[in-house]
Amino acid sequence: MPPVVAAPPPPAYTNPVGKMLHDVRRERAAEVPFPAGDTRFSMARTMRFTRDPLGLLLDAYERYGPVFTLRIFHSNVVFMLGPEANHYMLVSHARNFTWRDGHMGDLMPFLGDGLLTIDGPFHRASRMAMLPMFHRERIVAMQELMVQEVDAALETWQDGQRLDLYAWTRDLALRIAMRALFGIDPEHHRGRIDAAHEFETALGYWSKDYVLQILRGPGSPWSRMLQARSRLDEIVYGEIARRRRTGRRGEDLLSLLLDAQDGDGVELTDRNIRDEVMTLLFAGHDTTTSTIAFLFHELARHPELAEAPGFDLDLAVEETLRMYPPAWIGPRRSVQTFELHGVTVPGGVPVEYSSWASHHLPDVWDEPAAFRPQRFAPEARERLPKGAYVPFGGGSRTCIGMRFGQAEIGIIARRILGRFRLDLEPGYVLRVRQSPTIGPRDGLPVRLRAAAPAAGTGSAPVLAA
Ligand code: HEM
Repeated sequence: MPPVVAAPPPPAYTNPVGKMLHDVRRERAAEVPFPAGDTRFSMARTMRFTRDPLGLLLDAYERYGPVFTLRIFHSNVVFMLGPEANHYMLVSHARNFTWRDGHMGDLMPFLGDGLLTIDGPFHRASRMAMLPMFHRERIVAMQELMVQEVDAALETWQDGQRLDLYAWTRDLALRIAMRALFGIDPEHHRGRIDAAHEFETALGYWSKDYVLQILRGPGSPWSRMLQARSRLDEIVYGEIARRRRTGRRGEDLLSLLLDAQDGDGVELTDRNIRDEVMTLLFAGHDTTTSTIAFLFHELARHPELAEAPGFDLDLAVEETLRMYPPAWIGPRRSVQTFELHGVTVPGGVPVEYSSWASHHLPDVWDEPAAFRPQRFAPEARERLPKGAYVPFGGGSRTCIGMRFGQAEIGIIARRILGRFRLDLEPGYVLRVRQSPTIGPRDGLPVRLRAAAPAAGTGSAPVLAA
């Protein structure tokens, strides 16, 4: 039985005003100066960080190099870009950075104390308890269910039809996550609670401007987030109670968590389990949904690619994750003062890496704005510097759902390309929203075109048994 540390960490600040004051106090306490950058308060810069973070980070990289400071709203944030910085934060010096204390902790009001917002022994024990669910053979076994769900969702598709691919995939990915990971059938709740819609509402809070996020009271984004959270809690706590009552278990993560005990027989509380379930449902559907939308956006802009006999969907997915890595920023707080690239960074301050910006550095990537799947052909891939490509993070906290996500994306894309091509609605211009993950701000309106299967899309399973 995997060890479980029963006591989660103490709560951190979630009230925005308290948190701001706390941030300011910590910033003043920094023992060494912040790295060079734009450190004066600027609402224009803060707004740009919400609307065009990629442009903002790339401009700063050009002016200051790979380690620099930007004041975002009230707080100085150190950004570290490029292969060495990614390797430093994710692998070689990962212990010098905490997640809960950085901006990842902002998600706590919704996610609670799940894998994304915890550190140290509690994180290690929780991750260990969940890892068996993500072993290769479990993912292989889940592929059948994924194919069933995708085929059922594709049944209504017809030549000439218009649809929002983003909304369609979001529904599908949430169904797959709920069934495959938790054995919850969303149909059971449909009519009363639309889980995909509730997630969209709850997560919408983090894509609002900073000033709107501070508002409280009826009708505010905060109160809408809380309402959506309580409807989702109804589903998750309901299922936990049902499983405890009936003793029913299955091959799913919920069963694994319900039965987990430490050496003294201590079990996880309902609250612990709810937080992990919510974290995985969030991380497990939002990221794959955006990847599918961005992939088909690029394929629609480059229609010749999917028609070429040597078309390789896996390379196209890798290139999509380079250009649009959904979890685009890795927010942390430094523990001790450190030095990288000859620049000193104080301990106790927000430090972030960004895969999105690192994947667009002109000195690392040839024509970074061009969609070129061949960059990931084996011989070209070998030439990439260590730490250059990090869509799933790295080190001991690499995305736990990586194989699950890759299998799901592969199956959805193959099933679609086996029968259709998707054309963008005329006049559609992609605008990217950035929080909490990147995705198409206005969805992805497409028109379906019946077509012969694209190369390499014949067989559904992505991982061989
Ligand atoms: C295209 C699909 C996905 C991408 C690009 C992606 C990306 C990432 C990245 C970059 C991180 C690390 C964040 C950081 O370093 O700050 C991460 C962590 C995580 N991801 Fe994913 N993810 C994907 C799919 C999934 C799926 C399907 C699940 C669950 C079923 C999942 C669950 C998680 C969890 C729980 C963590 C935190 C792991 C830990 O700290 O131990 N992800 N993901």
